Amino acid sequence: MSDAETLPLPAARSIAALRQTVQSWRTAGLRIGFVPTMGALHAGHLSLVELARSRADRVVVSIFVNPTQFAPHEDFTKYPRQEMADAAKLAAFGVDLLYAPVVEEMYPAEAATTVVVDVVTRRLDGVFRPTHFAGVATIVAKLLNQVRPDVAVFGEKDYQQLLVVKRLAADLDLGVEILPGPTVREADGLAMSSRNAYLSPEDRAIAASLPATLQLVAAQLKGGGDAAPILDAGRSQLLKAGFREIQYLDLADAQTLEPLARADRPARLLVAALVGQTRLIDNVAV
Ligand SMILES: Nc1ncnc2c1ncn2[C@@H]1O[C@H](COP(=O)(O)OP(=O)(O)OP(=O)(O)O)[C@@H](O)[C@H]1O
Ligand SMILES: CC(C)(CO)[C@@H](O)C(=O)[O-]
Ligand code: BAL
Repeated sequence: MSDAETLPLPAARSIAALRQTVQSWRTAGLRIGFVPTMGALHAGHLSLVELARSRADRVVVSIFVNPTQFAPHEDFTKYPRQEMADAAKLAAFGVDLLYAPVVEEMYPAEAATTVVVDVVTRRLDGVFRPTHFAGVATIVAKLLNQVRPDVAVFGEKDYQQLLVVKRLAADLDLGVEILPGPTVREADGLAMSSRNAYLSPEDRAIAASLPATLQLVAAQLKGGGDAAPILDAGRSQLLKAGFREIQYLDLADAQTLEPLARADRPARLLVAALVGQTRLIDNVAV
C-alpha cells in the first residue's frame, strides 16, 4: 500500500482525513456522491462513478476489501488488489477523493457492533453466504456514516445487496439516497465482475452461457406461466453448458425477493452458479 500522497488523485487513508475534505465541501454547499467498492475496478464500477458525478458536485470512491463479508473459506486473501491501477482509472474519471481506509481503523480490536438486516437477507445469497450480508451491512453503515453523502450508488449486478443497502439506509434514517446503477456487461453479455479475473479460458467460455440462459429463461417467464418447470429447464441448461453447481436460479418479487410461482408482478430472475472454483452471480428484470 503506497502513501496517499503518491497516488494520482487526492486520497484519504483515515476517517479524520476523509472528514476534513468532505466537511469543507459540505460547508461550501456542495452535493456529495459516493461509490463504495472493493477495488480491481472495471467499467461497471466506472459507470457508477459517472452516475454519481451526474447527481453530485463532488464524488468520493472507497476501496476497501472488507474482511467481515468473506467467510473463512472464501477468497479474501486472493481477492485482487491493484490500488495504483485503480487510482489511475479514478483520476481519469475525475473522481475528487479516493477513500482507502485501513482495516485497523475500520475494525479496531474492541469493536463489538454488527449491523444485521433481516428479511431480505433470508434467501438466495443469504442462504449460501450466511454471514455475508451482516458484513456488508456493517461496513456500508460505517462508510455511509463516515462519508455522509447525499447520494450513494450501488450496482444492480449485486441485486440483493442493493435491496439490503436500501433497507439499511431507510431503517437507520441515514438520510442518503441509494441510487441503483444498471449492470455493465462484456461484449458476450457476461456481467463485469472483479472475480471474472479468476476464470481460466475454458471457464470463461462456460461463463458466457450464463447471461444467454438468463435472457432465455426471463423471456419464457414473461409469459406468466408456471415458473417451476421453466426454472428447472434453465438449471439443466446451465449444468449442460459446464457449470459445476447451480446454487440458485430463482424468480423473486423485485422489491422483497419473496419467491414467486409465476411472474405476475414486477419480478427478478436471479442466479448464482459455480464454474470451476469461481462463483458467479447475475440477475435480470422479468
Ligand atoms: N458489472 C457491473 N455493473 C454495474 N455495477 C457493478 C458491476 N459489477 C460490480 N458493480 C457494483 O460495483 C460496486 C462494487 O462492487 P465490487 O467491488 O464488489 O465489484 P465486483 O466486480 O462486483 O466484485 P466481485 O467480483 O467481488 O463481486 C457494487 O455496488 C457492485 O454492485
Ligand atoms: C458494497 C461493498 C463495497 C461493501 O464492502 C461490497 O460489497 C461491494 O463491492 O459490492
Ligand atoms: N460484490 C459483492 C461483494 C462480495 O461478493 O463480497
